[in-house]
Amino acid sequence: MLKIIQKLAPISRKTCGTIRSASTGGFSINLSNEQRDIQELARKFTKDEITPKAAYHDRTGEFPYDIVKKAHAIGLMNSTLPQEYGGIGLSVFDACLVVEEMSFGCSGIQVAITSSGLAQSPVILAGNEQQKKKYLGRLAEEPLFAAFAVTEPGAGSDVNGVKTKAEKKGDEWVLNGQKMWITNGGIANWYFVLARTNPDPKAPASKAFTGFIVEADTPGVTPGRKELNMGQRCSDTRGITFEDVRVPKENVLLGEGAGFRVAMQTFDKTRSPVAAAAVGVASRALHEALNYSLQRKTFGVPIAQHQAVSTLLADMGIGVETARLMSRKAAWEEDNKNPNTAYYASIAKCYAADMANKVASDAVQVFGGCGFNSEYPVEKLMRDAKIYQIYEGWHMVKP
Ligand SMILES: CCCCCCCC(=O)SCCNC(=O)CCNC(=O)[C@H](O)C(C)(C)COP(=O)(O)OP(=O)(O)OC[C@H]1O[C@@H](n2cnc3c(N)ncnc32)[C@H](O)[C@@H]1OP(=O)(O)O
Repeated sequence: MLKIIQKLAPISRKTCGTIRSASTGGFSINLSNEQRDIQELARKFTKDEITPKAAYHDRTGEFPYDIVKKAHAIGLMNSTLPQEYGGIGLSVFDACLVVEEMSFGCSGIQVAITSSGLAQSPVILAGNEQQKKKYLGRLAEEPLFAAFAVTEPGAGSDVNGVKTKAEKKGDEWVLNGQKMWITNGGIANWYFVLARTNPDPKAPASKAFTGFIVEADTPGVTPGRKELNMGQRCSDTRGITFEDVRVPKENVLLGEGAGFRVAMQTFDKTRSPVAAAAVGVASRALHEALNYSLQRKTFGVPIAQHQAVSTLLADMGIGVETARLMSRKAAWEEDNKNPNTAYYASIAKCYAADMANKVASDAVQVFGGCGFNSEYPVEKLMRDAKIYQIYEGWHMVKP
C-alpha cells in the first residue's frame, strides 16, 4: 500500500493518507477525504496526460501506449486489482470516481487504460490462488493487457448463444471458435474465454459454459484486424479465431460448467464503472456546451440567455447529476455485496448510456454548425457516447 501511495504522491495535490475501499457501510453522498484524493489524482492525470492527446488518438486511432504506461506507473491502470496481487484494491465505487474523470478527458483512452479490468474480474471472482498470483500479478508488474472474450459474431446480448466450444482431451481442453468485438483483442497478454463445454443444446446456461484463461501466445489464437469504429477509436477492438487451442486444465476458472455465472457476476462489477464513464462523456459535453453558450452571442446576448438553449443546458445538468448518483448507488450495492446488484448496475448502465447520448447530441445542438465540425470537441463526444448503448449489455432482474 505504501508503495502505491508513494507512486501516487507525485501527482497528488495533497498527501494521500490511507486509500481504502471507503464505500462500504452506510450510504452517503459525501465522498470521504480519501475518495476526494483519488478523484483529484485521476483529474490531474486526465488534465495533464489524457485531454491534450484526445483529438490526436481519435483522429489516428493509434493506441495510447505512452499514456497507459504512465497510468500503470502511478497505480491508476489496474485500480480494482486486490492489493495482495499488486493492485491498489479500490472498491467499485472508487473505481467509478477514477473512470469518470478519465472519460471526461477521452473515453477511448480511458478504455485503453482500464478495460483489462473486465477480464481481471472473472479471475478475481473465481480464480484460485495460483491463477490469481500468476495472471493478476503479471498485470500489476508490467503494463500488460487482458481481454474478456465472450461476444461472438452470432452471440452479443445472447450470451447463452455462444458457439465457441471446448472439448476435454486428457489434461487439456481444446478450444475452437470465433469471438468478435473483443476490446484489447490484439494486445492482450491473456484472455478470459467463455466456451460451451456441454454439447447438449438443452443444457441450462448455468451449467453449459466454462470460463478459461488462455495465454495469447498459445498456438491457434489469431487476432483479426483492428476494427475501425465510429467512436472510442484508439481502443483496440478485434475479432479472434481459436483453432485447436490447447489449454491446460489448470486454466479452468472455478470448474466445468461455472462459466456463465462467472461472466454474469463480472457484469455486476463492471456495469457501474461503465455507467460512470458515460457520465464522464456527458459531463464533458455539458462543460463544453456551457462554455460555448456563454461566449457565443446572437441577437446581442450570449446564447445561454436564450430560453431554448438554457433549457437544453438545464436538462443536460439534470441528466449528468442523476446518472452519476445512479452509478454510485449501483457501485455501492456491489461493494456492500447486496443482493440484486445486477438490477441496479443495469439501471445505472442503461440510464447513463441513454443520458450520455442525449447530452452529447444536445451539446452538438448548442454549438450549431460548429458542433457538426471536427475542429470543435463535441462531435467526438457524440460518436464516443454511442457505444455505451451497445457494449456491456444490461440485465434487468426484479429486486
Ligand atoms: C471498460 C469498458 C470496456 C468495454 C468492453 C465491452 C465488453 C463487452 O461488451 S462484453 C459483452 C457484453 N455482453 C453483455 O453484456 C451480455 C448481455 N447479456 C446478458 O447479460 C445475458 O445473456 C442475459 C441476462 C440476457 C442472459 O439471459 P438468459 O440467457 O435468459 O439467462 P438467465 O436465465 O437470466 O440466467 C441463466 C442462469 O445464470 C444465472 N445468472 C444470471 N445472471 C446472474 C448474475 N448476475 N449473477 C449470478 N447468476 C446469474 C441465472 O440465475 C440462471 O441460473 P439458473 O439456470 O441456475 O437459474
